[in-house]
Amino acid sequence: MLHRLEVKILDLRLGRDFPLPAYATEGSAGLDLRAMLDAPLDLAPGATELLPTGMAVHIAEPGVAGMILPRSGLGHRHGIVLGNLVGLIDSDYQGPLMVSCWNRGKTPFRIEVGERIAQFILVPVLRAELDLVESFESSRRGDGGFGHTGRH
Ligand SMILES: O=c1ccn([C@H]2C[C@H](O)[C@@H](COP(=O)(O)OP(=O)(O)OP(=O)(O)O)O2)c(=O)[nH]1
Ligand SMILES: [Mg+2]
Repeated sequence: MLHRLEVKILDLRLGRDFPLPAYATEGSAGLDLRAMLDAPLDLAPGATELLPTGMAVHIAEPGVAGMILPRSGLGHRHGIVLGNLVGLIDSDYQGPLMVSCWNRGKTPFRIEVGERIAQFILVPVLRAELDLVESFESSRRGDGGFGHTGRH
């Protein structure tokens, strides 16, 4: 399903020297985000840097959120994931879209200018209206959690 998304280009190289975020295939869920750096960045093992994507988005619809997720190849092969594990983009956020990039690996990793570093997805959101109650109608699970049902 397509959803209109307002995008503001903040870095003029985006769309000129580097392709705009686009879906790689017709079935892709994520738009790849580029690291719009001034120069290549060597990310030391354990280091985290906040990288600009060169753009801002305004989702506008409270029933929709954006999420920034790692790219699986970078995460699995190179240990390049997100400093916040997952980025949540509020529908009313209008600032620059940033990627917190964490090298959780054991070797330095060079991020090239314009490299596709993470991906952005849109997800539906249900916002809660808190309904304060004294007790819950009991369920089969009750308050059992954190491994309560066993491992196998
Ligand atoms: O990876 C991310 C995560 C967040 N954001 C932006 C969009 C989001 O709407 C805003 C706030 O994020 P969040 O609510 O996760 O952070 P917070 O620490 O709670 O900040 P705030 O007090 O501004 O809500 O920062 C990004 O650009 N990239
Ligand atoms: Mg917040």
